[in-house]
Amino acid sequence: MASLEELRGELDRLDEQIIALYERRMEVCSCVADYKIKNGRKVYDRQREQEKLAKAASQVEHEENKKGVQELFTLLMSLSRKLQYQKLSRCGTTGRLPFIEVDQLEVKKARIVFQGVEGAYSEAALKQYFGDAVNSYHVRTWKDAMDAIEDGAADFAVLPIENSSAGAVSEVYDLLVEYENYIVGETVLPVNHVLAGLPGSGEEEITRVYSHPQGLMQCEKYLYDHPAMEKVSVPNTAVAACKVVEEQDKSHAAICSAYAASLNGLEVLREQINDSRHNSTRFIIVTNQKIFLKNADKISICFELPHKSGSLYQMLSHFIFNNLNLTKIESRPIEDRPWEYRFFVDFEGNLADGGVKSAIRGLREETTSMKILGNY
Ligand SMILES: C=C(O[C@@H]1C=C(C(=O)O)C=C[C@H]1O)C(=O)O
Repeated sequence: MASLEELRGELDRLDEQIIALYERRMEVCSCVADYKIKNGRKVYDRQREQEKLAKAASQVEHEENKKGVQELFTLLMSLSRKLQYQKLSRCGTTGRLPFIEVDQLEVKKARIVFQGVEGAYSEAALKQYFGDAVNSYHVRTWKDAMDAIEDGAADFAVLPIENSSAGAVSEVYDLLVEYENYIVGETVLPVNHVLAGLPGSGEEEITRVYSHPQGLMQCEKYLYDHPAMEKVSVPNTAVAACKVVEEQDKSHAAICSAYAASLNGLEVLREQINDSRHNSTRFIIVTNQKIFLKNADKISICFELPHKSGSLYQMLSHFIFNNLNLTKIESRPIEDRPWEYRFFVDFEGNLADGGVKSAIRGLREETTSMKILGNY
């Protein structure tokens, strides 16, 4: 029997050949890329790859190596495509990327819309991002805010996208897909909820609390400890405060900000009732222009995938190959296609970066659909 050293020596010689062949294969792929650039052809040829995999499997002598060879060729072809995307994006063949780089956002005369009423957290986020002196107004729903942007009634909208304890605001994710509006900024707002009631009422007499579903979720522990309080959802935390005032019932209270409570003349019955002391919400700034700031360093995209094994892994490999750091991944069901999902990915980078361009090029070709939601 050969010694371990001899066997390893044999492996080293084989690997040298594999490396030399790999390099030759990639050189040929690079020539294929030149051909495709010249002739306006797509990089990804699904049919050719399927034929190759079938052929490779048929050429395998030992049955037990079939799966391994197919995996190896899947990887080889995926690396070949990535090399070609890099080449294509270096040549400026970036595909559809009509985002325009700007030095700063035109906010001086801008009209900014938020959902809810005065005192809403969205208004606080708006002021945190744009300052106090801007021209703002409010609408009833997030969809109304998206409509206002799309129609040009407003220049920017401020929408909540994610809470540190309750997670994604799924409706806003879906609206980003539905509308041709784009994210140009974000701001994180610390969120401290209070229990607010009519002057003279007390925490122990409250039997109904109004809030936004997110507010109710973020105070779940407190509400669990107070089972007498019936939870009632309303469109906004500040709307909840208005409702308590309207109803003039001392057994009703709102979960809202201390600011919304004072704006409506309500009394704070209990401070900071959110489960997490670090409760905060990330808001996005949306506009209808395809623009991105020169120094933007985060990109949000969404895509749909072929419904087959390994496709998410294949898509994520574009980020690894181009050294792009993923900061968030979220999935949402696709309407009318039960158990199929759309993925939302945030990653670090700027649309002008080479690695970003080639990853986007690859994703665009290999996903069933892809949309850039913004660079900010
Ligand atoms: C090299 C090509 O580009 C891609 C990569 C392939 C490969 O590495 O074999 C095959 C098909 C294409 O998806 C080609 O079109 O031949």
